[in-house]
Amino acid sequence: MTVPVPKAELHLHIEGTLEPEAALACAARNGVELPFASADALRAAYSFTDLASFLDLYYALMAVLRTERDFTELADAYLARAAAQGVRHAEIFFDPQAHLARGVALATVLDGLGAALAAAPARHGITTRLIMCFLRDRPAAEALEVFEAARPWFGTLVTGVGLDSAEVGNPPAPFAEVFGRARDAGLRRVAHAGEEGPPAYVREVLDVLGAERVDHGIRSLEDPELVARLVRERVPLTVCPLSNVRLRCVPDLAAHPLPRMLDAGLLVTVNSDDPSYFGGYIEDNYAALGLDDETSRLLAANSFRAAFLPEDERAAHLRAVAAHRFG
Ligand SMILES: Nc1ncnc2[nH]cnc12
Ligand SMILES: [Zn+2]
Repeated sequence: MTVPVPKAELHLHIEGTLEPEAALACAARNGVELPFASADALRAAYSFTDLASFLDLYYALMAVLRTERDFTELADAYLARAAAQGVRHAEIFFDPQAHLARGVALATVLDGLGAALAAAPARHGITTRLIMCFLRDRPAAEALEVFEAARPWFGTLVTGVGLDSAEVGNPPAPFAEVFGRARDAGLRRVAHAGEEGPPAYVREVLDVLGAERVDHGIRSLEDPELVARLVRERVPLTVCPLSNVRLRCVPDLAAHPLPRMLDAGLLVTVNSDDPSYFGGYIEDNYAALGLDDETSRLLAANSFRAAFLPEDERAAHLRAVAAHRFG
């Protein structure tokens, strides 16, 4: 059996790791009715035409997550799968507004996730960060409210903010205030842009939100000046190939822009986004691209270069990547 290269996962929505079997078990335990009789029936619904069609199911299925235990088990199951695929460090997104809107308290979500993350180094050999994402299709005032409510967890559990959900027609600029407060609070900043939306949104997350990484960013290639800037400024892009195909942002894997992004000199990483919905975890994304070993090594090294890690830990991970033997 080949040993997967050590790597960091930097673009992973914890709610997108909810496997059909786990969703049904959680629903039964919590007395939540789902319109799916079996895991296979649920899996059959995982056929998407675009980001919006995925988000509809993604938000609907969250209804099963109600207790601290649900969030702990969700995160622990992800960490176990990630460890088996070589992940040594994971920067995990969550969507607080999607839970608050269903009447699940922030403390339930954060204490639940926090328990799994605290146990992760000893249990799975994975260090973690937790990044709180704002929903760009909800009012910016709501993002400010949830930001303030989460302050007790800043620095200890929540160490970054992000921006996600339906991109087209929802430009980043209205979230300047909350990203400014995040910077002032010492939090790291990332944002989805250029997944379905135009290159202008990628510029906007850099210039207006002060984003330190761009999630997806694949449409940047349409704008050579933007590409030159991303290369010059070494802005990491967290690319998710299986997601891009499943959401029809690209027609198929053969047409995926990742090789062109690498050729352009971009600091690209490979990630799984919502692995339960898109047909694979991180190593499955590496494998789907049919990469040669040295390209896999480069992408793994990039994942640690782009991670929010202290320099000594980064250097240790990079040494492990350099020493890795592909079987
Ligand atoms: N791929 C994606 N794009 C935007 N928002 C998301 N939320 C979960 N997955 C997402
Ligand atoms: Zn995403």
